[in-house]
Amino acid sequence: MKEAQFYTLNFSSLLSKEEKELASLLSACENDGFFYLDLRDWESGKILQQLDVTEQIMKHWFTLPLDYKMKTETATHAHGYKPLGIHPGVKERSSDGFEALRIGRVNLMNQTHLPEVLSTNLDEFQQYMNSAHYVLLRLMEHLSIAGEVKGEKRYELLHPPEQASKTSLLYLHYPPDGESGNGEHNAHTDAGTLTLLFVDSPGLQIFSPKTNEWEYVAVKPGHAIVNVADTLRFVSKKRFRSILHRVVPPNGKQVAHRYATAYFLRAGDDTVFEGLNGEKMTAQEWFVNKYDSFKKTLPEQDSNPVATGGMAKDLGVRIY
Ligand SMILES: O=C(O)CCC(=O)C(=O)O
Ligand SMILES: [Fe+2]
Repeated sequence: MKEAQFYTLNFSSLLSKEEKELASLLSACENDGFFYLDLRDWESGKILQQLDVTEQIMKHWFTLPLDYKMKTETATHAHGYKPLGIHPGVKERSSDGFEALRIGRVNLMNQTHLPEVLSTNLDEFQQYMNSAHYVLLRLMEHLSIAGEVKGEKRYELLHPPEQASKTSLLYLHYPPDGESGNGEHNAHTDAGTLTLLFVDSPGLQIFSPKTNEWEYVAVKPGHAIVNVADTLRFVSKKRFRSILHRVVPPNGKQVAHRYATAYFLRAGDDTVFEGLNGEKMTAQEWFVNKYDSFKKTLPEQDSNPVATGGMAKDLGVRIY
């Protein structure tokens, strides 16, 4: 299977508004909906160190007994524990191959409904969340500049700090085959505006609009994978592309533990935009519809465009 080819943007160059970098950011969001972000020389890679600290804590947390993890309070679809195998996977009769801890931004910042692992490591998780949030907000700001979007329409204003949102940090663990894992994550688009994703090993695939094939995303140390999500696509009147992606282990077998960490920037709950067919909806409504759709069977997800943000239909691809 082919390896996907993308822009690699440098966050420090973007911060100094280098024209070439801004132009690449715009092209990446318009044509691919996906790019690598090199973070190694921004503040000497501090965000990468913060990420590493929280990932080490989470790797241990995932080893705790299932009945302990199941006691984690679920406040919303953006905050709580998701056990392995409760949703469909990639093939018709398989189920998903990951467990995950979701951490809502409002919950971590206001310290509400926090599991012990967060309340005892509050500074570590808040520091990482703040860095991830800063990176994505600056990208939104630069996208407004590069796309000449001005005034109240500027993309960064979709996330007013005083308004609640479903912005969320997610730690994922894909156990190996022998531990009832299968490494799978269904084909989907993300619900919010932008996602900052770090993966430690291969498995992530995107559906390429250029080759019309699933392609593996290579793992690049020190680089995040950034992808455009549905809300930004809708708000931009489909100028930007939200990318269809899934996880399938290379050679069909999940040989080792796989970990991924995603930060989903999502618009304020009351943000109104025109959805798939031009109908008015709020960011919160789209988010709830989206998570409800992940529970459905794959044929249902395939025929109902919510799970894939309408992209599967646009691309003419069947998702199972
Ligand atoms: O595990 C991965 O590489 C991707 C996870 C993902 O796409 C998601 O959680 O939305
Ligand atoms: Fe995703």
